[in-house]
Amino acid sequence: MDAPALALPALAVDSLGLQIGGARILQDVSFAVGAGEMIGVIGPNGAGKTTLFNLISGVLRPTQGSISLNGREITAAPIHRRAKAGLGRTFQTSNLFPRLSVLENVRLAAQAKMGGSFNLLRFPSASDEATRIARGTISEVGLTGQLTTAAGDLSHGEKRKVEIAVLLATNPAVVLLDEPMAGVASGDVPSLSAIIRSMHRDRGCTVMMVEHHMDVVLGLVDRVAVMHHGSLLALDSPDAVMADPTVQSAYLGEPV
Ligand SMILES: Nc1ncnc2c1ncn2[C@@H]1O[C@H](COP(=O)(O)OP(=O)(O)OP(=O)(O)O)[C@@H](O)[C@H]1O
Repeated sequence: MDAPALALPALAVDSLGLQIGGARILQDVSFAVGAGEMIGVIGPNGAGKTTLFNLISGVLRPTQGSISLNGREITAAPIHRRAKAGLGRTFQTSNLFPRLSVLENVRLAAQAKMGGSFNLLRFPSASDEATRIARGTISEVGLTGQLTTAAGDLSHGEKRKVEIAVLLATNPAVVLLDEPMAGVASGDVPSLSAIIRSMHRDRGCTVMMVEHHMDVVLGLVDRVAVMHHGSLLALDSPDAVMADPTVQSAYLGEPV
C-alpha cells in the first residue's frame, strides 16, 4: 500500500531575510503553516512582524530565502499574482475609501477578484454577482445595517470589520491580518474575535495574525510565532510559548 501523501503546507518560508543597506531587518526566518491552521505572531515593536507580512504579501522583496504558497514558490511573484493564488491581507492602517459606502468598498474588492473593471460611477445593481458576494461578506461581519453608510463615518471597530469583509470578498485561502484589533474599542474586541474565529473555522482559511492583545491571540490561535530583533525566536503552542524562558525574558521582560 502506498504511504499517504504528506499535505503541503499552506504557507512556507525558508531562510527568509531582508537587508536594507547595512541593516538586517529580518534574518533567516523559516517556518511552515499547515492548511487551516491559525498562527499568532507576537513580538516587541520593531521585531519585524510587519516586515514579515510585507515579504509574504509581496510589498517587499526578500534579499535572501524563499516563500511558497501551497507548494508553489511565490518569492518573486507580484502582489496581484499572490492574491490570485489565494493570499489576502489586511493592513495596520485602514485602506478603505472613506467616501464610498460599505457596500461600494466591499463590492470593489469582489469585482477586482472577478476580473471586472473598477467602474466607480456605475451604481451597483442589486442583482449582479459582485454585489451578491459583497452583501454576503458584509452580513458575515454583522454590518448589513450599515450597507449605505460611508466608510469614513464608521467607528474604528466597524472599519476593521469592513476591512475583513473586503478581504473575504476576494475568497482568500491564506490570510495575513496585521493588528486587526489596533485602535478598536474594547467593546468591539469580542465581536471581531468571533469574526476571525469564524473565518478560520467556518471558511477554513489559514490565518496568520499579528496582534498585541495577548489574551486575544492566546485564545484564538493554534500556535504562536515569537519574533525578536528580526528573527523567529519560537513557534509553538500558546502554553509552550508562554512557558518558554527565552520568550519570557525577550518579549515579556519577566517570568509570568
Ligand atoms: N524600509 C525600511 N528601511 C529601514 N528600516 C526599516 C524598513 N522597514 C522596517 N524597518 C525597520 O525594521 C524593523 C522592523 O520593523 P517592523 O515594522 O517589521 O516591526 P514590527 O514588529 O511590525 O513592529 P510594530 O509592532 O511596531 O508594528 C524596525 O526597526 C523598522 O524601523
